[in-house]
Amino acid sequence: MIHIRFSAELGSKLIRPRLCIKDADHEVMVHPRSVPPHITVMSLLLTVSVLAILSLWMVKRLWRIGSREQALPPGPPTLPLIGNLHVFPQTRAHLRLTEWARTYGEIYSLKIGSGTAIVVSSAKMARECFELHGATTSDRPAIHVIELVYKGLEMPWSRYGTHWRNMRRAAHDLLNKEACLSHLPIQRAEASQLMHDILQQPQHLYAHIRRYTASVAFSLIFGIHCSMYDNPIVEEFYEGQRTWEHILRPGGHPPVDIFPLLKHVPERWASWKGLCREVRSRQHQLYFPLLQNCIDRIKSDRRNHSFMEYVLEHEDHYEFTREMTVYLGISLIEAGADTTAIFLQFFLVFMLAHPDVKFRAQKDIDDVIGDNRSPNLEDIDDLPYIKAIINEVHRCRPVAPTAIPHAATKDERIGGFFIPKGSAIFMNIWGMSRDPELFDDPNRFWPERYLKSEHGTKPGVDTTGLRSDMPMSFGGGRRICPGVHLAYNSIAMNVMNLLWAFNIELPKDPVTGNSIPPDEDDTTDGLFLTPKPFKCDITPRSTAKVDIIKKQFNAAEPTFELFDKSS
Ligand code: HEM
Repeated sequence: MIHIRFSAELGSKLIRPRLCIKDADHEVMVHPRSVPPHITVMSLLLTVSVLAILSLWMVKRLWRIGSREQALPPGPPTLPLIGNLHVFPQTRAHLRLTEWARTYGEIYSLKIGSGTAIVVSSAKMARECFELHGATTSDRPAIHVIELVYKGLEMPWSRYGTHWRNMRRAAHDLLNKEACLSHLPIQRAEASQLMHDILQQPQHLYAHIRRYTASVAFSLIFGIHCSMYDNPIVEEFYEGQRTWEHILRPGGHPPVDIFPLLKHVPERWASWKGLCREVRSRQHQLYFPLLQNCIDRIKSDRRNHSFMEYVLEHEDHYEFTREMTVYLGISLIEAGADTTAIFLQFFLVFMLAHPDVKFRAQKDIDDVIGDNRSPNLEDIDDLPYIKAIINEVHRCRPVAPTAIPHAATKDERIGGFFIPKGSAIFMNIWGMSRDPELFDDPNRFWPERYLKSEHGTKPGVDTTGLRSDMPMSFGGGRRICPGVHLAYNSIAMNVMNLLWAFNIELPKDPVTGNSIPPDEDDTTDGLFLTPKPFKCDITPRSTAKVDIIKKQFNAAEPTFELFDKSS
């Protein structure tokens, strides 16, 4: 190959151009004097022009990074290079994303460096985006810290592909509507323990709820009953979750996905790397021994029919390695335990803040159930107001206000706009639940909105859901929460129990004697919106009910005995 190079020699008065002609073996310098003057000037001009054009092209290209491509949905003004990064909310992102939805519409875009994020904020657009175009909008964005912790194995964050499909198939086998009927004995036994725990130690209400949801999940999945709220498994699980949420929250780690060079910063200057390693090793220390218990039970023919035992015996069917099996367990526990607890805690906060709603619900429950028995799951169908309360708590405090981000696997057209391959797509559940087109006075906690006979709802709104049979707080499309039936049964059972069994009252200030109202907005920040521990004066409604709770708890003992005990 022959290379031609122009260079310049600084003389005392002139810049003299030089021309070098070079092949693999030789370089020949054409002396300036041997080149006619008009050629040397032309060459210089050519060089300068080429360099100028190149520089302009580069600057223009760089300048365009961060700017919104023409056919994208609209969005806030961008800055060169960073796009909307400078205005992307670091805390309570769902609030700002919802404000922008009121300005830019039900589908809008944000530029994060050269990447694109799409925000969908109406149920109608969510149906189009996640259901109609589900084949191309069901991926998850590649997020470096998640990759460090899960290595692509955890189901809620796994990319759309064979691994996810196999995980989803297995989760469906555990969590479909019919399968959930066989989980009811465990849920009932645990719910009776929850009432009993509250009777014994009402001051630990918040922790008892966490124990309940963790124990249902650990019993079903790993066959282990968590009998105390402060047992090591429950404590380790929630502690691990908090550390993980701390890393995941905006600002919890540097923007390594936008500036990939940051991935190479040594760990001594990047504490987030150490934290990711810590989360991963804590997960292994917690879950691998639990899986080993399942293996031991199978070997010694002491199965307690936990889901992990079943999966261990069907690993070939699901195409799982041992590591994938344990990560299915981790996925279901992490996605299932905390979320249900958060819902029940929010339910109590709303009952404290809205005594009129609570009294009306308790009157209904007294009419349907009375004092001689505790509620059954089937009673929920005779209690429309309590169903309405459940829908309203889901609407007002969706546990994951922006769901888990989806991602596009192909260029798409959605809502008339261009959605490029690789875009992250946020389902703004918070914004959808406050859509003024669908909900009158959207910020008001008002369960009556779901009782059509009393207040009527706006046309077409007979439920809050993207699908007609579930609230939108469970997400949508192919990644819709597979735990919805299990969660629904836990929620219905415990909401009825708590209203039936207990007076749920505001605590009193010991000095002034005044009631202390809860702050409905006092929550943690991040992927999940969790109420911070709150005070509640919770006492049994009658001695007849106390007797029933005690009897029921004793009757649950044989169910607990099926499981290994962790206390
Ligand atoms: C109140 C309770 C719950 C709420 C509000 C909730 C909400 C959600 C949401 C919003 C998503 C993301 C959906 C999407 O990407 O579109 C999700 C995913 C998921 N949930 Fe739930 N969830 C709850 C309970 C449960 C339970 C009890 C389990 C299982 C034991 C569970 C297992 C999962 C799993 C495995 C995923 C990932 C699905 C996938 O990526 O394909 N969830 N959940």
